[in-house]
Amino acid sequence: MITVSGISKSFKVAKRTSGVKSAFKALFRREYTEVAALNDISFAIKPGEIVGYIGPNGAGKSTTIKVMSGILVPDKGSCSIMGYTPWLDRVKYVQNIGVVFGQRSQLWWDVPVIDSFDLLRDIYDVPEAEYQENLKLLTETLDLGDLIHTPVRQLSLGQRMRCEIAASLLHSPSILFLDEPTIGLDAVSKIAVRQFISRINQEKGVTIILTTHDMNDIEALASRILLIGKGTLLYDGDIGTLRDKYVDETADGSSSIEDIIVRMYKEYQIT
Ligand SMILES: Nc1ncnc2c1ncn2[C@@H]1O[C@H](COP(=O)(O)OP(=O)(O)OP(=O)(O)O)[C@@H](O)[C@H]1O
Repeated sequence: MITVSGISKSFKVAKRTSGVKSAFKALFRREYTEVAALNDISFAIKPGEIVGYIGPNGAGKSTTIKVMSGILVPDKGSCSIMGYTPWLDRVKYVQNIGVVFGQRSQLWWDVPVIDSFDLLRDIYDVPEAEYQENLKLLTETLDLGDLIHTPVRQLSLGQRMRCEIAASLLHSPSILFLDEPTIGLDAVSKIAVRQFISRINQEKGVTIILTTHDMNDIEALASRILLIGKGTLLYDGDIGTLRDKYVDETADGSSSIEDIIVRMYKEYQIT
């Protein structure tokens, strides 16, 4: 369903130096450095999988999600998702995916949530019956109630995140990219979001790629982990194998997933 082969991506960043003289010089001649965000990344994901995409800050997780969702064009490599190249066949491709960036909103800030939902229905050209059915189901399962009639700016973070997730699923996508969907949520909201993710995966067979720094998300949802560090894919496998490899014998074999990940980051020297 998803094949990513040898993807690399660098960003050109303007060098910033301090001092008036340097700032003046930069007006005429800018100097740039290259940041290698992704270096030869390859993996494949089967339909119905939930894959946890983890790694420390700046590792390249969001950049990968942006490439896979067609927002960024890589410098090298190929990506085939449901037969589409995301950045080439964008209009048709986005009908098949939902994307949630925990740090950004796809909802219109000043109007009631339902207005953004209606706009998304029009953008994705969702048939009215399908839209109403999805809206009802999402409102019930994400407990949206009156929230959909409230302007987004009046919602708490947890309430907004539930609305964001609903917004990403109104057009019945087969693949859902979730970039830190539980960031900043309280324990109750986190559990609600996790339960919902698990439910749409089991009941609707939605394939899910989840980036998170919360290892409890990973433990609750993902049977497979992709670990990225400094733009390079370092591990692709299940949590059980990681546990066996990184379990701390001195801690009576009961290391938490957080301890295991910290040990793994240390071994790969990516912290
Ligand atoms: N638009 C951009 N311009 C310049 N550099 C960028 C840009 N986007 C990302 N980068 C750089 O690419 C690298 C990977 O960033 P990315 O956002 O993919 O990391 P991440 O794993 O999602 O990190 P985090 O967990 O902190 O969100 C970082 O060094 C970052 O500074």
